[in-house]
Amino acid sequence: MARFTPRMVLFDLDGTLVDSVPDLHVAVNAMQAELGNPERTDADVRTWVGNGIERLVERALTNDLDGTPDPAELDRALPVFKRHYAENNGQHSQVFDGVTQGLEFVKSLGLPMGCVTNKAAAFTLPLLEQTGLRDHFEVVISGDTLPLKKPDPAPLIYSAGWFHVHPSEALMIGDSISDVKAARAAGFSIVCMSYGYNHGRDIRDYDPDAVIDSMTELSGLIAR
Ligand SMILES: O=C(O)COP(=O)(O)O
Ligand SMILES: [Mg+2]
Repeated sequence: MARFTPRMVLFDLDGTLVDSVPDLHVAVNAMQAELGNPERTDADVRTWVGNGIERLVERALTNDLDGTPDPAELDRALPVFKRHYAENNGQHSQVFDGVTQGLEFVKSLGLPMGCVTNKAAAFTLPLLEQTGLRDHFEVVISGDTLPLKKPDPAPLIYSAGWFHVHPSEALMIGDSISDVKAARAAGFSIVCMSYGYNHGRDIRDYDPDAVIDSMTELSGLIAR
C-alpha cells in the first residue's frame, strides 16, 4: 500500500528537480575571477547551495559553509555573481533522471503541484522554462517571493493555502535540511532525494519520512 495519500505535492528545485551546480559553479568562478579571488571547486559549491543566492555568495567569498564576509565585499560581489549567473543559468544544468516520470505520475493522479525554492525569482522562472518543467507547476514560490524562505514554513503554508489544502494533507519533496525543517514546521509530510545537496551531510541523518534514489519511485509511494 502506498505510504502517502496527499492532496497536493510541492517540489524543491536545486538538488531535487535540477542539478544546477554546474551553472552555479561557473558563475561562482566567473565572479571570483572578476574580483581577483581564487577559484572554488565544484564539490565545495555543491555543499553551499540551498539557502539562496546571497548565502551562496557569502560562502564562496569566504570558502566556508558558515562564513560571513565583510559587508562591503558582499555588496560588491552580489551584482557580479548575479550577472554571471543570469548568463549561465540553465546552460549546464540537467534535470535529474526520473524527474519527468515522477512529475507525470503525480499529474496522472490529478494532484496539484507547486515548486518551492530558495533560488531568487529572477533565476527560478528562466531555469524552469529552460528545463521544460515550468508547466507542471500551478504555483512557484521563490526565495524572495515572501519575506521568509525555507527552513521557515511560510512558503509551504502559503502554497497549501493557495491550493485550499490542509498542511496535514500536503507532501513536500526536497533534498536538504531546509526542506525537512520547513515541512516539519508547516505540518507537511516530507520525502527526500538521496542524490541532492545537503551541505555534505546524508539527508537520512535528518529523518525525513522517506528517502528515495529516483522520482520513478514515487509511483510506489503516493496514491490518491
Ligand atoms: O539555494 C538556492 O538558491 C536554491 O535552493 P533550493 O532550490 O534547493 O531551495
Ligand atoms: Mg534543494
